Amino acid sequence: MKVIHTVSELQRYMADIQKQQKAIGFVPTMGALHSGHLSLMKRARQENDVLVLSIFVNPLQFGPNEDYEDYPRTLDKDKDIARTAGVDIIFSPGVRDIYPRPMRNEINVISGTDVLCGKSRPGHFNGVATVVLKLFQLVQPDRAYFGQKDAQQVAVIKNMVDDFHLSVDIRTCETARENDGLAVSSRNVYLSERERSRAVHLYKGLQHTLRWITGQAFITPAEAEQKLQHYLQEHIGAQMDYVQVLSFPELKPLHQLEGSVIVACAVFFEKARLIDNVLVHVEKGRGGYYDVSYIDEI
Ligand SMILES: Nc1ncnc2c1ncn2[C@@H]1O[C@H](COP(=O)(O)OP(=O)(O)OP(=O)(O)O)[C@@H](O)[C@H]1O
Ligand SMILES: CC(C)(CO)[C@@H](O)C(=O)[O-]
Ligand code: BAL
Repeated sequence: MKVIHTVSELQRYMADIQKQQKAIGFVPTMGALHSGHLSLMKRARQENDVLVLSIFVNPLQFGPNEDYEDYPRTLDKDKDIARTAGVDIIFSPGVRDIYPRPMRNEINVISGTDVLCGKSRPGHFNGVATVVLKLFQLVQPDRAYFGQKDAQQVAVIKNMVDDFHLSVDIRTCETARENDGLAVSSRNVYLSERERSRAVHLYKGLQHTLRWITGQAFITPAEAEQKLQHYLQEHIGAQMDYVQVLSFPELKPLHQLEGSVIVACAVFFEKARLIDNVLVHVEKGRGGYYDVSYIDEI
């Protein structure tokens, strides 16, 4: 496994690989690797000849009052995990390598940022899209792998790939969860014991929502949101960021439950903001009830 820290070295190294016409799989991350990242790497390993992993905590996607400075950085441990996953190249640049000067151009994400994390983290997806475009240019992957946990990010990246005719295939992997259902996240380390035991209700709440959708005739998206909000407030008791039921991947409000639907929530704990979602296909059943099936790949 090769560990590369500079843009120029990566460019030299990738030029050689590109000449060999090998299929390149790419997993972009911010490090502090866990089983969620591992599932992305495993799939990318199976589907490509060469596996590139990037580890870069991108300042451009953090707001002024967010956790950029405190974001966990565990490069030595990450290298061990990457090695076991069969990574060929780790690209772990410094901020000055990626941004040697203030950017003169940035991607401005126009669609789908007025909801969910786009609404609560203004500018976040401009930062994500800008760094992902840079990384795609450097790595020139055939396939790039993202997690469903960050479903809005997947929608934003797919739109960018479409809009700019980028020749990379975006593949999404289902959310890896702890045994009790909590979505694995680098930020989980910042939960206190009490918060950790309550955090499980994010996923439990999402599952209850699916039951409410199948069990309550004529339930509206707004009613489903209200019930989930109430459940989370009662069981977690932390400050809520959002609870939303939207169409996916358009991320538009729904008047009635039908088609591909995302049920998503975000909660502020003391030191970490956690997100989770479920993606389902909803169909009208009999007597005003709905049938729901999980969507495997988005
Ligand atoms: N539990 C998970 N299951 C599947 N993919 C995941 C999971 N957690 C993160 N990923 C994916 O890994 C990639 C890198 O994510 P990132 O490094 O930000 O990790 P993270 O755990 O999501 O961090 P944080 O939750 O603190 O933002 C993204 O595509 C993300 O969606
Ligand atoms: C895609 C990404 C690596 C861009 O910084 C980040 O947003 C993440 O880890 O999901
Ligand atoms: N996984 C999303 C990256 C972020 O929270 O900034």
